[in-house]
Amino acid sequence: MTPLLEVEDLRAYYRTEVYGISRTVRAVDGVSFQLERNEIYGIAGESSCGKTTLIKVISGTIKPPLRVESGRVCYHFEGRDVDILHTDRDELRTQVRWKEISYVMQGSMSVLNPVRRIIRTFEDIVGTHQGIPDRRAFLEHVREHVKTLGLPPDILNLYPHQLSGGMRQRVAIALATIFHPSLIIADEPTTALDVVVQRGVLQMLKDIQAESGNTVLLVTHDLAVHANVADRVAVMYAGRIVEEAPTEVIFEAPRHPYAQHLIQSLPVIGDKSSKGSLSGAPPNLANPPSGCRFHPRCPHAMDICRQRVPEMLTVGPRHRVACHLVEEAA
Ligand SMILES: Nc1ncnc2c1ncn2[C@@H]1O[C@H](COP(=O)(O)OP(=O)(O)OP(=O)(O)O)[C@@H](O)[C@H]1O
Repeated sequence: MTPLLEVEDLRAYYRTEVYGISRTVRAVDGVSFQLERNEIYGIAGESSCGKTTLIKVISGTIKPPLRVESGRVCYHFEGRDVDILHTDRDELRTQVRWKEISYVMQGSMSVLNPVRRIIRTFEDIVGTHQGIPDRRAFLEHVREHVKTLGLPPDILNLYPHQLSGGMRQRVAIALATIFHPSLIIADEPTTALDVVVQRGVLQMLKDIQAESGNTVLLVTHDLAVHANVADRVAVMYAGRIVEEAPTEVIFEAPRHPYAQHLIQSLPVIGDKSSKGSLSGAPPNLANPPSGCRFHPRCPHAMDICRQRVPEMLTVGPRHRVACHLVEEAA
């Protein structure tokens, strides 16, 4: 089956010039992956590893100083293919965003207008992308939609500040799914919420995905969220994917030393042993280390790790790793 999205060897850099000094931040540097239909794909990795930059590029929201240097980003929607890096901005705005690709972001206030009732935000979005020829039918449709998602339709008459953080995030999800898009990109959707509310919001995302069979790209540094929600997980480090596998595989048998470290650091109830921390800090992407970018912090680093970028190897069903140790073992 054709994947929903193919990303090939994508390189996207921030190029800045301040007082005559040029700086290039290689935020996404050689990333390849595919999103399948009907899956929740998680992207994990610590702050500044390039997760948000990757989302900006694959959703076509590329603004200076961010530039795509090379690579390919191609969607295969129902009935049409869209090469996102070579599609006109207007077409992306009117034909692709919201209808085919929609977002749920941290905090939700970026999408909800604080001085307008919730229903007005629905009107603004649907009006811009599809038009509202029949207002009564539109109101009925929105009421039905929020009801299906388990929200009381009365919230449509409230202002965002009258809702709790969790409720606002559910409303943001309702907005993001009003056109039944092929892909929902959720960027840290539950980071600001407490655990109980978080569970409700994640369950809502899961239910929508199971019901509509679309694809969810879930970006969060929180591995517990991936463990609960994602079907597959990719771990990013310093602008590259270092490992990708079905969720149970990556949690039970990670192969990349960085992924192993992340997973071993997770707290386990009853385990009082101290968790080791990594030496050093994540690299500066304006001047990244040679070879494998993880080598300065890797407890198993070899000479070759300093010299050559490891290739992404397939080591099992839907399991890929970029590590010289794994290459050697193979
Ligand atoms: N507008 C910008 N100009 C220059 N560099 C930038 C810009 N935005 C981000 N960067 C740099 O790009 C790198 C990747 O940032 P990005 O925001 O994609 O990481 P992230 O994994 O999403 O982190 P976080 O979870 O903290 O948002 C970082 O080194 C960051 O400093």
